[in-house]
Amino acid sequence: MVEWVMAELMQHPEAMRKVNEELTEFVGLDSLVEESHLPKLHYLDAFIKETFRLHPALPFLVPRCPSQSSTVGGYYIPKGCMVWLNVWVIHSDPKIWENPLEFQPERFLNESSNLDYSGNSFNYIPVGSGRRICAGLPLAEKTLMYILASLLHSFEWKLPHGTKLEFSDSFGIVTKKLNPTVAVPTPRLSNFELYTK
Ligand code: HEM
Repeated sequence: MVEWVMAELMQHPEAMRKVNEELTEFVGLDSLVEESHLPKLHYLDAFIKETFRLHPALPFLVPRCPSQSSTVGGYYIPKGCMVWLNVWVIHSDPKIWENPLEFQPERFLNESSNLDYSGNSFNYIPVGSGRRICAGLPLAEKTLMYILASLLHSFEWKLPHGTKLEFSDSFGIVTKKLNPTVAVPTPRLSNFELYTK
């Protein structure tokens, strides 16, 4: 996920500028990111959520196998069959999302959207929902924010001269980038000693 978020940020320089601004405001350039800063980084949080919308880590979640036959939404689902949920299709459904294929972190800043990782809204389920929701969610959410905030706060990231980003993914249970993202860091903190802590 870190790689997808970094790639999308470099693809959207205005969003990168907003993330940097937020980090400068709430962390400052003469200290390092700490856990207490994370709840203040609303734009970065929205950007990560939008990345999860368009690049869900497990686009079919973990398959379900019902212990009883039932009918859901008019479809008969026999006991013992394997059910795959296509999260990518839900996350890019034009009946749910306005301009679904456009990358717009702002949709997660809108207070009325109220979308989080809890799985309570079936419109947005990047880490699943219900009893089998990702068991590592609290750890994953904080770690992801912390790693990204630290990388983006300490360095400015640019593509190597003359290269272009591309967003193909490889087939598998987990969506990985087909070609790795290569980025060049430049220090952005005021005091070089911070990099040795
Ligand atoms: C960014 C990081 C992560 C993402 C995107 C992610 C995503 C997911 C997803 C989509 C599922 C399937 C949920 C479902 O089918 O409803 C899942 C299940 C699971 N995840 Fe994660 N996960 C992450 C990190 C972690 C971490 C750090 C741990 C453990 C420390 C963890 C432990 C698990 C376990 C045990 C399950 C199976 C839960 C069950 O079937 O009851 N995950 N995860």
